[in-house]
Amino acid sequence: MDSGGGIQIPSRLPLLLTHEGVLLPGSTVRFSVDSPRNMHLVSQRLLKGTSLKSTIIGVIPNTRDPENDTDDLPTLHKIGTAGIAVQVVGSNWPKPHYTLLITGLCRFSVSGLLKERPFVLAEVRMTTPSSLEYTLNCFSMLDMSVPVVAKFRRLLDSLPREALPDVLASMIRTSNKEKLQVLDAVTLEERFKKALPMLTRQIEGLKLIKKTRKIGPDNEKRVTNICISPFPFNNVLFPGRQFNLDEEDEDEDGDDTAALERKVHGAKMSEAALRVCLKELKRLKKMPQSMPEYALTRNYLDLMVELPWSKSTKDCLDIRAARTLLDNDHYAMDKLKRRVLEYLAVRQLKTSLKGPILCFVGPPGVGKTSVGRSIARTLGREFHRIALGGVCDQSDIRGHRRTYVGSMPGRIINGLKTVAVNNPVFLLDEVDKLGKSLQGDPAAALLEVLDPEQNHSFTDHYLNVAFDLSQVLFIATANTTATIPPALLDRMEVLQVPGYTQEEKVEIAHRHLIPNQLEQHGLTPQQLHIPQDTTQHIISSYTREAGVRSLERKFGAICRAVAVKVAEGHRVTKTEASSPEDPTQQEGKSRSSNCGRLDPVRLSLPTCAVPPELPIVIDHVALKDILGPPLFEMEVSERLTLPGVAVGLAWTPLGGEILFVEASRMEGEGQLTLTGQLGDVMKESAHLAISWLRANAKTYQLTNMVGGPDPLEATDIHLHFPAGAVTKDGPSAGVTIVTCLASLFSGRLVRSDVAMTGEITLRGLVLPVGGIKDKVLAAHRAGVKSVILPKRNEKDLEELPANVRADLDFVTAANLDQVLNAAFDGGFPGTASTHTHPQLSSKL
Ligand SMILES: Nc1ncnc2c1ncn2[C@@H]1O[C@H](COP(=O)(O)OP(=O)(O)OP(=O)(O)O)[C@@H](O)[C@H]1O
Repeated sequence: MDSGGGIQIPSRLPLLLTHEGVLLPGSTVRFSVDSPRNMHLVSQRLLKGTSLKSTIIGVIPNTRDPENDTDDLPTLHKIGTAGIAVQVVGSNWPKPHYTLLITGLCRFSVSGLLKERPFVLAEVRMTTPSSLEYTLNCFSMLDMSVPVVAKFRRLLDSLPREALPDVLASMIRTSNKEKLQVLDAVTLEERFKKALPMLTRQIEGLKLIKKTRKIGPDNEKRVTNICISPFPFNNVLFPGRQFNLDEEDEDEDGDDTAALERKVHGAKMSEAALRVCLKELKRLKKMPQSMPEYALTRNYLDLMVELPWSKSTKDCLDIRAARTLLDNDHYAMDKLKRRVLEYLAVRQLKTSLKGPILCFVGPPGVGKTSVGRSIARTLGREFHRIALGGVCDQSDIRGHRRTYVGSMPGRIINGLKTVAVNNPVFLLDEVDKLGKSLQGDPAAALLEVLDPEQNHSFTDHYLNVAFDLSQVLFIATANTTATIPPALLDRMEVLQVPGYTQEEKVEIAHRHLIPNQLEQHGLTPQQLHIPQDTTQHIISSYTREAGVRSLERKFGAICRAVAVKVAEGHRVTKTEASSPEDPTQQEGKSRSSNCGRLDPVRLSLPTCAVPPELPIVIDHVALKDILGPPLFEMEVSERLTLPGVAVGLAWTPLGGEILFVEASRMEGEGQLTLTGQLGDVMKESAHLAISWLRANAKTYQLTNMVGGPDPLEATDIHLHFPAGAVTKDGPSAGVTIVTCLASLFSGRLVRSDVAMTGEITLRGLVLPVGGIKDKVLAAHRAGVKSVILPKRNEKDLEELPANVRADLDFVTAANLDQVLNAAFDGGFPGTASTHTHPQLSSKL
């Protein structure tokens, strides 16, 4: 078949059904092929054929629903363009597909379908172009007063006339719909009628741009070049949707690089970043959209324009207001709040503060994160939390290089993108849980972030240009400093946040936790009342924690149970209103006073027959019904009923704990067995304790199995530290092990209300240990009455809340004599001073 212009196409053509672009004669378009029919066409026709004829295919535009073309063939567009596949590229990523480069030859109309599978084969007829005289008439329509148009006209003069409308339509920026109209215009006159308004619109748009926007000489040159250049036609940048300069969304096949370029210039980024962006933009313009790298570059540029290079919030710091806000948000924590206020005050006086990074260290649930949030509120800044727990890849902090597949920026840059300002408060949560792996050390990457000397030029691998982090206020939280790398710790000011006492917890519960939970569950204080003694019971019998998180959860459980009752009550009230004569309800009314309390029977009923009397008061019985039987009991006195048991105090990242030490002896050859997952230091403490007792056995009248003075003769000893699955280490159990063994060898019971901590030496001295506050709070929680501590830890007692100090007796011991004397009722025989109550006992 001859087109009249010398082009011949076969009368039967395999059809490529496209949904993403319109091929016009004279233009070259890249199509991505992934639907089954099109894939078959490529593999069975284009890749197998050997003649030129086999590379000619028909391209039918705008096929609906490309994904579903395994179903019935959709109604095809009647007019298509025959084209030569000049390039076929196959790829398996992200899914198997081909990319075809097709140059349009001429129009055809489909006269009949020959087969539908595996690909569509159709009988086609070329459409004949009409007389050329209109073409010349149309040319006169061009506005030659515009120099660009004049140049353009000269260029068009060199093209075959009948090719002009198609060439025009494919080079200027139009929607698929408009291109389809040009394709459908079979007569040349009609085609010109369709294409010319588009050209005029484009020219007007360019003129408008020139008027409304200052454009640099480079830009202008580019715009002019595009206007006068007839090839290549597709995927070439054409500046924006010129008739609506503010419009951000592009049409589906639109080339929106112009809008992107505007955003790049408007992002107020650093000079280096702008240079990189412009370079990338230039590459982007040359890339076909179907190339995978196009999306990568596009994403990169989108991120660059979204980053808050120079967008910040204004600090509105008023120290008095900050104090009120901190006090309102958090009960107790006086030391922490004082330090935070100092920090804020200095910030107020000196705005460009390269201040220390605050690191709140304490057990879970003591309010570290929520203080960080309050600081952001007092400053009027955005808040963003970065959870670092388990992060073991440094690219999590610094991002991946863009050469990696699936590369992303790090959490710092992502956070900045999220908050969209460059001076937020970043809370680096759980810095002590950073890991290390083959992918590098994230803690090392954090060094640069947290160092005020370096962080003004933080370079994320993905961005590859420096971003200024000096305005960001970093706050870190951790459960312990032991696992924070020293270099990182050195850059931070550690503020200890200890656990709460029972009284503090009760206050926190009634001021914050209960009102919060009521609100979250849609309840009011008029509907639910939790008395103070119930709260105390929950704290002592249902939770054993330094913070208040688990306590808050218990209140949540109570609220849920009550919400069911209240909701049922509503339902009943409504029914009651609709049938006031119902006798069962009359009966219910007389019982309604019982329904106010949640007793076990009533809670287990599927519905409450009458609305409960409000407020519903939670007493111990209702508590047991909702939360089950108590989880913890005061076990100290029960476990100290035999010789060879003593209570120690341990510190863990989760707060203080009481720790039992048990010893037993049996006939043997003097072996010591230690169990309970002990670390080396703790094992050494046990050996030290045994050695000291052997050396002083005579003084203290200790005996072995056979009654001799060496405790190990004919005797094996087993020392066990219960909660055997939990690893324990550290020297502070020394005094407890000595006391436990002294009890075993003397056959006397250790006082059941005493707990102790302290490191020992071979000479019987007691050395100071850490975590005194948390340990004493744990002893207080467990109902202990007296605590034995090293003399040199006496100063730490000042940090304790007054009520704890009043409730407990403290014995400060410098040597083991004093420890044993205080641990046994009536003192210990052989010690320097045997008293009923030790002289060092003090009530601070
Ligand atoms: N002193 C307090 N006053 C009022 N509410 C508090 C106080 N301490 C903790 N809370 C509340 O306890 C809950 C847990 O606090 P938060 O999440 O801040 O604990 P955290 O110390 O950050 O714990 P983690 O170490 O597990 O992250 C929050 O709802 C918080 O409001």
